[in-house]
Amino acid sequence: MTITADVATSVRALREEVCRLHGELTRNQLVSWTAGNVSARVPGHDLMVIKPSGVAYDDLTPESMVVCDLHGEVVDGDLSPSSDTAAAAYVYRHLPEVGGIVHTHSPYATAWAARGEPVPCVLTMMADEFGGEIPVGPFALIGDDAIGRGIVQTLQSSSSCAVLMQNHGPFTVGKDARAAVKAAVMCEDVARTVHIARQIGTPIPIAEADVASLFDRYQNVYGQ
Ligand SMILES: O=C(CO)[C@@H](O)[C@@H](O)COP(=O)(O)O
Repeated sequence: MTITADVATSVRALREEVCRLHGELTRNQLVSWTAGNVSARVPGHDLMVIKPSGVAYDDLTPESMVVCDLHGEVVDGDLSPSSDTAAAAYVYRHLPEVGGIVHTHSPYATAWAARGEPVPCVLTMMADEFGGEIPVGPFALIGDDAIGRGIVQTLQSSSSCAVLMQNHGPFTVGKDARAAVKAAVMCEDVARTVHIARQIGTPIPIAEADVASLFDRYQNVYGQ
């Protein structure tokens, strides 16, 4: 497959957006060294734009982003794509509503993943963004679609846009890459707050009906 003229404009814009969004991972201190990655689906095409593997964040450029098909094959780009390319491709193939995926090793969310414990829904901001607890997905090795299968299997039975892959870290999804980055930022924020609360006492769960009401307001009314 090659990049045709009709998709070239979208790809160029997504290369710039995905590159810029990687800066949000470092600015929000969600990653160390070269860990983490952002990808975006190319709307209307079985393509995605993803970070090149192991490239320092300071060295990322729009041109260094890699375009792959939704089976992880490189379509355009000079560098090897992310270790999570097969995982992302699996998610994009099976969750058509997902337009962006982010993976980080943010410390508090990753600490919950290390314990294999979901972050309980004890904050209104969790109900707003995740519609309940942040679930844990199964342990999976890196490089093939095992992580992707774990993400899809977990999110298909949850309202959450974040999943803590056991012993690994958070993966977040969104309608576009920016929404997935927002989810990653909020995932780390609530993981930290709930951790702190648990050091002092027992956080109080929010009733399911109230979680649903908060989620509906935030997803459909909040903002401009
Ligand atoms: O945790 C993993 C893979 O899931 C790391 O290798 C990942 O954060 C970064 O890998 P890439 O640089 O995207 O290949």
